[in-house]
Amino acid sequence: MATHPGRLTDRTAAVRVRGLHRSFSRAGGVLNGLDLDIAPGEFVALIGRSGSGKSTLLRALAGLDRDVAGHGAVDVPDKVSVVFQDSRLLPWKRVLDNVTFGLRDKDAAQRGQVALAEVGLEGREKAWPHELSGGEQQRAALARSLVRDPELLLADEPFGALDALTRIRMHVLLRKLCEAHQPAVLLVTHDVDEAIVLADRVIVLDDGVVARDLRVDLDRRSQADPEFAALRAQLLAELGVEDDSAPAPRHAHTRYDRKAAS
Ligand SMILES: Nc1ncnc2c1ncn2[C@@H]1O[C@H](COP(=O)(O)OP(=O)(O)OP(=O)(O)O)[C@@H](O)[C@H]1O
Repeated sequence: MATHPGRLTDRTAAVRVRGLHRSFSRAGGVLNGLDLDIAPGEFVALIGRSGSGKSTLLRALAGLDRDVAGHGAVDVPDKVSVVFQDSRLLPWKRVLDNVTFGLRDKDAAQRGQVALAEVGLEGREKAWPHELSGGEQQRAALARSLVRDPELLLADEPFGALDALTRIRMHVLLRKLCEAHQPAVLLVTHDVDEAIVLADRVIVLDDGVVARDLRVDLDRRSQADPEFAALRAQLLAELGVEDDSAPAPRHAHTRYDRKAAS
């Protein structure tokens, strides 16, 4: 695991961040004493204006930012997987070899096959990454994460480059995978609806701290549901955007339902 100075040792939390600071210039901090807890198995979506520090926080949790050392306490589990907007598959390795890359155990190939089947890529083990669609590549990236059985899954706009229909399919898949594997999840997204559809909690980042922390307590994850619309309006207001979508958006007939994912 990456260096995480001032580590806390509370195992009842999957993520525990205290007083995290990060700046890249003298002009001011990107993260300004941020505190955050994520419980084991909890799905948290992180939204915020462009440049508010979402990726900076995610990189700090992923251990990808070595210079964050000494700027607060960050405690994450040992097994952390990261998914980005692009799949980052190695183009010179077949899909299964990408999924199992770096795994040394004897049954890695078998576990990789199971993971690929779980994400709907059964039979594509021998394909090259360029032979997969964008959505399929993200499925393979998810399989690569899941095969490592992460306690924490960090996802930075993982569906940002996908078309609307593929996105919806990926939402259903991700919920299903999370219910089966129960990792804690931190999902960075620009899409308020995606946050409400997927998360147990939505966190709004502003001025380098958690400005809002809202539990998503909806029976139905349907965009047509008035409670969904009210939460969307509240979150958009937090982001400084007026929600004039009172008439339901065109894709409002799409029903996101946790049960549908299982
Ligand atoms: N390595 C770096 N060097 C210098 N500045 C950086 C670096 N990484 C991030 N920043 C700056 O920190 C700020 C926050 O960036 P970050 O990528 O975390 O924002 P974000 O909320 O993820 O933005 P977006 O929604 O646009 O992806 C930005 O002003 C960015 O320019």
